[in-house]
Amino acid sequence: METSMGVWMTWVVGVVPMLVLLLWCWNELWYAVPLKFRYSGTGTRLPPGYMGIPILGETLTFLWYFKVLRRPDEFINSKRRKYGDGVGLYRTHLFGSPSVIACFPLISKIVYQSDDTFVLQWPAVDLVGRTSLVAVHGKAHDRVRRFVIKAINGPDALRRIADHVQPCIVAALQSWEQKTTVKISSEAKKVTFENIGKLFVSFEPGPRLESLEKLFQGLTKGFRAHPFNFPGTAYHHASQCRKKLEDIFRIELEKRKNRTGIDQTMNIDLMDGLMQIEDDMGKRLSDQEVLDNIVSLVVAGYTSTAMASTWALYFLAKNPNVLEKLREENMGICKNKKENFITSEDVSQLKYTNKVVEETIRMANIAGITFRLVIKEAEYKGYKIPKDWKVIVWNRYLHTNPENFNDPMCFNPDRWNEPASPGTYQAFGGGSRICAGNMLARLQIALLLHHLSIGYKWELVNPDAEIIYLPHPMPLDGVEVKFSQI
Ligand code: HEM
Repeated sequence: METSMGVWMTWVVGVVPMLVLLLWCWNELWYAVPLKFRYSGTGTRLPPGYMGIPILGETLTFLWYFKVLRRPDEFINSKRRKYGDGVGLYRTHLFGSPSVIACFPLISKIVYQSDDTFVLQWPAVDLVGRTSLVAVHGKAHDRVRRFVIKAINGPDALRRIADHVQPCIVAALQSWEQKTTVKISSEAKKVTFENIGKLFVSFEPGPRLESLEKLFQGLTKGFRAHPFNFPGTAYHHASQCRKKLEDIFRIELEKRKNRTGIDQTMNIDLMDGLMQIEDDMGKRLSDQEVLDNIVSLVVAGYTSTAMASTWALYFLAKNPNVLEKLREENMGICKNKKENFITSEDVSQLKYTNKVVEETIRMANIAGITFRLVIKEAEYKGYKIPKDWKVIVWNRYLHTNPENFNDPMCFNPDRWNEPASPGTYQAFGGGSRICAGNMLARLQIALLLHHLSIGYKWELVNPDAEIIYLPHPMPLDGVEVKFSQI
């Protein structure tokens, strides 16, 4: 009896705590300790932090702040309290990799601008397409990017796009008015997708576009899933969606290749543009490159723009004084116009509207974190960033840190009277990978704000709806509003 009590006590007092301690320190022992030895005597060290338990790393802490407490910025604040401010770098283990978090402006800027050290690596690259802009590097990236920018983000493209998207926006707002309540997150997705369909492949609203939208929704879910490719998994479903999307776009592409005697300067959409691009040697993109890039541009531009539009309505409902100023400016521009639609040049005159757009994008934090793979060991102010680790640029914290933006949780478009300090505003990333559709996104939101403010009023059905932060920040009810004409 006494012996078995003794064994129990040994387990309870000795073995179990030892095992817990070992688990608690496992990643520190596995990843950090060997590097600490290597760096000792070099005057450099690993960034401060904690790398968590085996496999999960700090995932549970991350979920605690983002999902349970719903105070995401406390994740970084707690690190600052525990390990000090340092230079804005913390070691961790998140999303399956040993990583360094970069959450201060200067280091974030350096990460974005050092392509030779910190490389963009998309998860599930087969879903997005191995030859798409987001997946290629070096010269191949420069080549595709130059065209994509010209096709969707340059002044001529924006002029054309402004004409193309407004009928859809106006029709959508008229349809919202017919409903008792409108769930903006769903409706904004619908109108964004209709515009994408038109701009990218000249597909008109209807059953074909609706099935395309469903396929894209299935595909997007695959990016967040584990890459287990067997029936029943989200990744498998996403791969199936990808195949079907490719088939639809390939049929369209073949149809266009067989087109003869058509003036191809008329109504050029993104697919036409990508088919015609020639590099310095006069070489065109392959069919696969065209298809991959169409898919990846829809992936990059669809939910991001829809979410930003949804947040715009939310913030304006919460800030009637801002809506009033917005309305005044937009009514002003209508006085001198005979037509219903405005041009991209008009939009650039709408100074206050553009500030509302920027403030929406800052506060929405749609791309809250971005990732880079470290391909060369780096050093910053005495801290090492080890090779083969990831760097997580914590854009969200840049935007919500009161050291970067005064009273950061207050929706205040007037803060944009002055530009943000360097490195503090990274909503579109930075360096050579800065968002290729950033002007397109801004234009689409500004045009939506224009037509909303001149014709409609809306109020939140659930003004105190909780905000969820995963997979993206969004009020829990998807921003349900009562919507009517003014
Ligand atoms: C408010 C809306 C948007 C936000 C917040 C946003 C944000 C971002 C961010 C942060 C990146 C950089 C990712 C990284 O560095 O890892 C990025 C890249 C990209 N975005 Fe956007 N984006 C938006 C809309 C769009 C739209 C409308 C398009 C095009 C239709 C687009 C196309 C792209 C592409 C192609 C890239 C990759 C660029 C490259 O690798 O060279 N985005 N976006």
